[in-house]
Amino acid sequence: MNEHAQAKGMATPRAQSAAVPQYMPGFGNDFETEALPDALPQGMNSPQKVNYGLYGEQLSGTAFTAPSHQNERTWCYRIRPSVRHQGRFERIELPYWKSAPHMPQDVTSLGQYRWDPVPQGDAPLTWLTGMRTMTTAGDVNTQSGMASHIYLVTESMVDAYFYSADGEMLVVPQEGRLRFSTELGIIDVAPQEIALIPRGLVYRVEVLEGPCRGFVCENYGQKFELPGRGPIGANCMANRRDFKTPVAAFEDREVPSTITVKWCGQFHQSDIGQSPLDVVAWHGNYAPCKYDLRNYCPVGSILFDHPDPSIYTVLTAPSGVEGTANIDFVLFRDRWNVAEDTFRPPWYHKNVMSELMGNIHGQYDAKPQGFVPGGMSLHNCMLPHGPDRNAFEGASNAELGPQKLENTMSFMFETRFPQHLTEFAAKEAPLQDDYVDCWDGLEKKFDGTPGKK
Ligand SMILES: O=C(O)Cc1cc(O)ccc1O
Ligand SMILES: [Fe+2]
Repeated sequence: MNEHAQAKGMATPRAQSAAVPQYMPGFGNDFETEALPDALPQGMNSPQKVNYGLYGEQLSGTAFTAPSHQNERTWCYRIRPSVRHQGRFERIELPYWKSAPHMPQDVTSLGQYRWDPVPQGDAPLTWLTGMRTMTTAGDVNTQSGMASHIYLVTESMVDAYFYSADGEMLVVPQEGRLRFSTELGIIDVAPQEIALIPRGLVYRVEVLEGPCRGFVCENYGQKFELPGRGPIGANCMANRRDFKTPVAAFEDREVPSTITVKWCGQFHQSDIGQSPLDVVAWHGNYAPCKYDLRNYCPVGSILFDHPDPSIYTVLTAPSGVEGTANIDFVLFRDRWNVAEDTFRPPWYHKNVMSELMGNIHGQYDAKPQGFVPGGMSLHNCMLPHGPDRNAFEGASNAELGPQKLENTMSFMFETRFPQHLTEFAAKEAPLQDDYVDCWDGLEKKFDGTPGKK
């Protein structure tokens, strides 16, 4: 066994004790990193022979001809080429991991839904067996849309590896700590952080501190990118430097192992004789990263009114229609509320986009009760929603001084496509049957006479 990690420029290779992964700052940079000195070819991608007897291989995350500001690819220098990290595939079933289009006949998705946290059961579950799809949207075959999942993970993947051809995975931990050992390096994540694992990248997921629960947005479409800030300018919201990409780390380990591939919603597995995480050096801009959501700098209303929640967009995955995302990842974190003479919580509304929310920690202002950490809600395309009765009464009558919203972190996966519940979401997960009752009691106040009531 031989595991190494080294940032370029370090004097000596350091053993990857894996205690503290190292990262490089930036989002979508052209990174370069090598775990052994001079492993990375300079000035060219495909020398006749690569140092250390490594194989050169390109991982393309966009079409070869994508415009240069979107073009993403990474050159890997590895012990074996990827074609040696798979053999004959056999179909396997992971029945709880669904892909769009998936519309079970006896499940309706027209409604407002909210779930308590999916409990950790007694069964040992890995990243693969513990993935529970809640909703699907769009179509994996046309590389548009998404799926939302809850993961419940108690066990590390041992000599087992995975990659998805279907999409990028945005991982939002809510409980426990996970390690993603990937072809391009190692990422550790904890609650209030996120990880982005690109389509096609091979990895293994280990439990650092369990049990683990969290949310995943599987993005079938174009990759997540930072939103344009428009008149906000060059700073605030999510800043590029706060994203962290791991330095190269490789394993030279020959043990019977498996590799599982998700491809057009199906799962196939193959036996292999070694770890596929054997990239000794790489350069490029198609790479995994992590981000600490506490670095997100919210910009908001400083005089009156409640702006659209798009001001809190951390990442956006374009759909091809300008301004209409395949997915927006939106963060509601602690912040100051200062708007004058304003109903401060989210307004009542219907939205062409469908809104899947999850609570990472604390209390959400529009739903002081019932939307708890680990819980989720879905307000589908054109389904009305807004503050519950208590939130409405409280906010309509509150003394409006500057107020700090504290102890709060929720997020939204907002997609242009309607989201369809899985059977798991409709029948097994702890769906709150009485959710719609939260708006009961929002009585008519109108009596035909002017004046604020
Ligand atoms: O529905 C929600 O709670 C999410 C949301 C928040 C907000 O501030 C404005 C609109 C919106 O959909
Ligand atoms: Fe909403």
